[in-house]
Amino acid sequence: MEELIKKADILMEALPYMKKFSNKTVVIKYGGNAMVNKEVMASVLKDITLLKYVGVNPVIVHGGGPVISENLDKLNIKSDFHQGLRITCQDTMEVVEQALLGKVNSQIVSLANLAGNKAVGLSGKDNNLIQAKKYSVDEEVDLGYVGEVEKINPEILETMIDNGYLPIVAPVGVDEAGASYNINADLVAGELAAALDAEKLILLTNIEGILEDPEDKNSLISRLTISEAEEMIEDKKVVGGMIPKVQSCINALKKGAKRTHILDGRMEHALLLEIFTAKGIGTMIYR
Ligand SMILES: Nc1ncnc2c1ncn2[C@@H]1O[C@H](COP(=O)(O)OP(=O)(O)O)[C@@H](O)[C@H]1O
Ligand SMILES: CC(=O)N[C@@H](CCC(=O)OP(=O)(O)O)C(=O)O
Repeated sequence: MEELIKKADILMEALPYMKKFSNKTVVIKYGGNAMVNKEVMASVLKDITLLKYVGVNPVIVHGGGPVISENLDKLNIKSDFHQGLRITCQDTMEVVEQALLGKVNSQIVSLANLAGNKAVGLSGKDNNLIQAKKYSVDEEVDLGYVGEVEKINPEILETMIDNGYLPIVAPVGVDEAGASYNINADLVAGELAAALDAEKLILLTNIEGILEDPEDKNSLISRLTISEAEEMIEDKKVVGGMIPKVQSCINALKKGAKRTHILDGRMEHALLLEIFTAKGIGTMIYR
């Protein structure tokens, strides 16, 4: 009996958070490096299903960098990165769309539906959800079809949320002429969180959060203000794939999202522990 009461107590601990997040939008970015295998992915999608059933409105944005790289390798197409962004020629862009939409998006949609959702997969092209333009670093670096978000047209997502669907978004944008752009999924998630006035932006990756020293697993930083996070990029303490994540969090916060988190998506129930416990896990960047 005592065991059972303990279980009920655990459920009760979640009540304040269920109240707080009921009917609020939470944008969850699921990174390719956190999609370790089908079992881990299924478990993440079950957690997201629980969120949906207690009244939260999750919106998933997925990455898929490793699948893109694998498919490019098979076709002997070389790809290089500049500050965490994949330099994307026309051939690469075709592979990016096939990998993200044909494989990763459909796999997530299937797992989400198996877990009991009304999941619908879409890219930034659907109803011009993600209007993109060419990403310009400076005059010397040309990243090809790497895009940045010019404008989010959130109506399609709002309609889906209002009707109980779970949107699963692939980070491909479209410009006025109909050309496709490869946009880093972290940056898309930040822009969507801003456009949807999200209560939280959660980035699921393959590391516990932001580390003071990336070599030292015990150096997790639990909380960072915007300016502290900016300093970490300037000081080159945050490098590579972590740069777009931190930039995405800062951007979302500046444009109105309430809180942003970077968590290890490979850890069992990471999402539930973050949302439904007082201490949370990972790194929170806040205003
Ligand atoms: N200060 C830091 N703290 C933690 N990770 C960092 C830091 N700086 C760079 N990284 C790197 O960023 C990686 C996460 O980015 P990435 O591999 O692109 O993930 P994803 O596929 O989830 O988008 C980590 O695995 C780590 O190697
Ligand atoms: C421009 C750019 O770099 N786009 C990314 C899009 C996928 C992505 O962001 O995937 P992860 O979140 O798994 O890294 C890429 O081509 O890999």
